[in-house]
Amino acid sequence: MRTSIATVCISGSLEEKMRAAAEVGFDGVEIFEQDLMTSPLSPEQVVDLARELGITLDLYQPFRDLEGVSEEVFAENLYRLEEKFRLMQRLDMDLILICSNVGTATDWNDDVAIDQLGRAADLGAKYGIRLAYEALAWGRYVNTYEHAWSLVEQADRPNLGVCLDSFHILSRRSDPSAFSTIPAEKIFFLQLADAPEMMMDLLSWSRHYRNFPGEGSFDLVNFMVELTRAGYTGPVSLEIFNDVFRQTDVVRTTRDALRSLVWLADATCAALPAAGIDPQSEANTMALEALEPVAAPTGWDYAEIKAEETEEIATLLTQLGFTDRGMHRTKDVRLFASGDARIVLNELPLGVSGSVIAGLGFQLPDPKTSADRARHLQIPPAHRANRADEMVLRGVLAPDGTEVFFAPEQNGSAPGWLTEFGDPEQPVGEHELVTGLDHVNLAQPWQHFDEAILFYTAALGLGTQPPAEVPSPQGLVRSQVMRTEDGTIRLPLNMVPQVLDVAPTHNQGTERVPTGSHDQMRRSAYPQHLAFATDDIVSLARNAAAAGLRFLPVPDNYYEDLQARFRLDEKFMDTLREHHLLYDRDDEGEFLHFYTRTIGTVFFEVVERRTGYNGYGAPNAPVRMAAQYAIERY
Ligand SMILES: O=C(O)c1ccc(O)c(O)c1
Ligand SMILES: [Mg+2]
Repeated sequence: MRTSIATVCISGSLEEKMRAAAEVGFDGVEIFEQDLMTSPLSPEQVVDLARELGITLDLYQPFRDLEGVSEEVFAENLYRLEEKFRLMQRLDMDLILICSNVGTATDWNDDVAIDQLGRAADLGAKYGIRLAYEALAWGRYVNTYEHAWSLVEQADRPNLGVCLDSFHILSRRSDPSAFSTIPAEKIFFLQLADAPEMMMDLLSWSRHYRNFPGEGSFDLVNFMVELTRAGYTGPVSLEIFNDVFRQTDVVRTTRDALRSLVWLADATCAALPAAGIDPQSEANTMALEALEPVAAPTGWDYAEIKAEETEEIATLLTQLGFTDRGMHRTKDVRLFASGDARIVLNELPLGVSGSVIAGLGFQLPDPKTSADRARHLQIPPAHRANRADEMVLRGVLAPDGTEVFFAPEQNGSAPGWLTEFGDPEQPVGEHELVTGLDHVNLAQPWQHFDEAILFYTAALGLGTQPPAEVPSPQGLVRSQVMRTEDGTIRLPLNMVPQVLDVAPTHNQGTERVPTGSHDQMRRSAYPQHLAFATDDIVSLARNAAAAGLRFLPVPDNYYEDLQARFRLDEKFMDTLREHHLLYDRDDEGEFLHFYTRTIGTVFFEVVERRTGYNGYGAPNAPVRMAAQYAIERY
């Protein structure tokens, strides 16, 4: 696969963008006109830089409002175009993107546009330049790829073809299956973008909300399958207009960009056989490469909490019925367990206060392959110190700095590393009503939210649920659940504007030094939580209360509303009130849950799913956030 990225996608100067593209491993770039116009580099210096970096200059863009105009206007357009051809010669480039007319064409006639596109191509031919015509989704007359192709076909010039841009095609719900009606050699260029589902005008959607493949909701795998069927052989290029990506670190975002293409190529390879295409054959015309196949996680291995004061967390876990399984035999960490929930408590280094969900272990059928795959996706590794006789886990840093470890699956039995803690023969505690981890909720820095979606999709094979918005006293929180199909792993991500930037950093030494990112995460004071599963929440709450647990209080107004919505009987309502339980119901079943107070930035939830309830009590999330806010303030 030959990869390319439009300079408009990322932040910085033209030179910084080109250097980032090369550093990360892109083969080429699209030069966005504005980036060149604002650059101090001469066109010749840009060519020299590209040579030095070993990248190609694949497409010059965009040229606007060329076709379908009066002869008078067209003469002006040709003058403007010829100037660009001269510039492209200096840039040693041979492909220009022509966007369909959005403004200056007023009295449309296909024949006029065909004639003018043909004459523009003839002028290009004198300079050895090819023209790729792209239908903008909001083009005044030409806004579908079928229409663009029809004009190009009728103009019938060897140096005139089309550019297919997934945003324009999929935002209008056009059907990519007609790509194969276009001769392969006439598809001059491909631009890829994903985007979240949105109800807004096409232009605003396109200019601000595009994101990298795997981060939105377009079916880009099918798009790529259809392009392969059509025989496209050119570069796979990203053209993402995104307000966030244009202000984040250029190398980091460019790495995320390439990761999205590596993921998409792999996902497409997996889908090609069903379309009758052998990925190993010449029919894989873009030479898309498959990654190591990995299966989704089959369970939680552990969650690690780092805290300044582990004692407070330890008390909370004990009140929830966890058993203290003792210290690790060589490391200064302590294990608490109940059922399949295993919580490792670790101290934050001196001078750092608060607490944080620092690490998550995922059980996988083939952890080594998952780790190899993560490396190919350029996901930064997490390092931890190990003694020779200890279980070695490989891990990576999630975009928010959380350490994600790949652990072997256990099929329900206890992981081997448990024997590294305390007394392995220690009996199960009598109050262990928590059966396992139900879900983990991580607060995500707003500027890395999309990156996190792709990370959990590409590295762990999790899928996305439709996003939700939760009103909190401190702002609207965007929430997106990532999960395995069977619901074994559920990972709601909450985008919180208050969280500071937390770039993953590589730990250089052998000691597992907490990264600065955790410190920053803590300072953001945005809570995250572990939710524990139980089959008997009422008994668990009763035990916890007897052990002195301080529950998150629930306002009376909530219970009155609950009664109005669900007509629950008085006795049941009393039980809910008595134990500070929240309640929800869907077509599948019922959901009862409660929350603990927050320590540092970590709190716990206990949930009971009755008969297949599948959600997370979303209607109750605002109640929880308001209660936490009230406690924090007073
Ligand atoms: O938003 C635009 O104007 C624009 C320009 C060039 C493109 O290739 C494109 O897809 C959109
Ligand atoms: Mg485009």
